[in-house]
Amino acid sequence: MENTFQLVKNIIPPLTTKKHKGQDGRIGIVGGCQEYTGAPYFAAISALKVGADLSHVFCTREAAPVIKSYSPELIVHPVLDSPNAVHEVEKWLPRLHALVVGPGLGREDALLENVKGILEASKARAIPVVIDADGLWLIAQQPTLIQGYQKAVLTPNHVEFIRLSEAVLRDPVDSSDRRGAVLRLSQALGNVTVVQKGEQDVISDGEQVLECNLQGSNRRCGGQGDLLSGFLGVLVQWALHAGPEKTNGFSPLLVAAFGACSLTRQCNHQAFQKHGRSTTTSDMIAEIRPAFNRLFET
Ligand SMILES: NC(=O)C1=CN([C@@H]2O[C@H](COP(=O)(O)OP(=O)(O)OC[C@H]3O[C@@H](n4cnc5c(N)ncnc54)[C@H](O)[C@@H]3O)[C@@H](O)[C@H]2O)[C@@H](O)CC1
Ligand SMILES: Nc1ncnc2c1ncn2[C@@H]1O[C@H](COP(=O)(O)OP(=O)(O)OP(=O)(O)O)[C@@H](O)[C@H]1O
Ligand SMILES: [Mg+2]
Repeated sequence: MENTFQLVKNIIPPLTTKKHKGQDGRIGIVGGCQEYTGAPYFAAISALKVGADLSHVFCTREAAPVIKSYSPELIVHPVLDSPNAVHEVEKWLPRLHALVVGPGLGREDALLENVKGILEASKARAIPVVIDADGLWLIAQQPTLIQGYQKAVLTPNHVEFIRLSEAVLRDPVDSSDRRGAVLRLSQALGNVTVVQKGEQDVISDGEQVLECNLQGSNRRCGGQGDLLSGFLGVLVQWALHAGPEKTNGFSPLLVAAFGACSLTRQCNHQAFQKHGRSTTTSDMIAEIRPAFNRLFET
């Protein structure tokens, strides 16, 4: 794992006096509906706290004032349930480096139809996409949406991985061979990068398999995966910008995924040391800076 940490360090952009706002990351989160406002907030704030300059949330009209009220730092667009949602998001795409699709999206057909259009518009512009949570529900219904798109990273949890694998491979998952199962899913999707979260995080681009088993904790409060997806949106852009010479032949997306998993687990570890069983995702957000320093800036 040590060598992989060095590769993550290699992709982190230096803070210099020569940059203008936006150069270290402009990230969009697609999600947030009546039921779920926490998930897109967690993803968007973690993108900012890891080092992105601007974080946008594209959510439903009802969810927007709630998400805005959590933080003045987020730019919130109440467009996802509007009749011209795809156009409303598409006009922002030229200004975004990466999209995170799915945290708190919900599973309403009309919203999923809009997200389908947003994914197609993102692919047409070669914008990297991280797909999580209900975004993975959509992919399980229509895997062709992402098939062969090599700038996509999927971040399924235990339940989402089984659903996705069974939909794509039409076979029960062999849970005794997690590495093989992740490799096979990635290959079947045309080398889309897959991050299976769990006791160890298993990451594959269909060629190589990486494992992240950095110590976290046994506390499994909701929202930890949302932090991971927000981190990943930023790291994907940093890794692609740094280029393959900085990642020593590894796929940039694999290195980005390893970095995001490590940081999530380290935040969880540090928060648990302080808060034990009471640890919540907000406690993990407070640990982003010290965890990042500890892993990547020593
Ligand atoms: N504060 C928030 O707003 C949060 C919202 N979240 C959002 O909630 C939405 C749903 O995601 P979830 O990961 O909660 O998915 P689900 O609502 O499908 O599952 C929630 C949990 O219920 C259990 N479960 C699921 N299916 C089950 C079954 N058939 N039998 C028994 N138990 C079952 C599992 O423990 C699973 O982790 C997503 O949009 C997600 O982003 C989560 O990210 C957590 C935090
Ligand atoms: N058993 C475990 N031991 C250690 N870490 C774990 C374990 N399960 C999950 N994690 C870590 O927790 C983080 C989130 O994974 P999890 O499976 O909880 O995502 P999720 O269900 O999508 O979360 P969310 O509630 O945000 O939707 C990942 O970094 C993962 O490595
Ligand atoms: Mg999740």
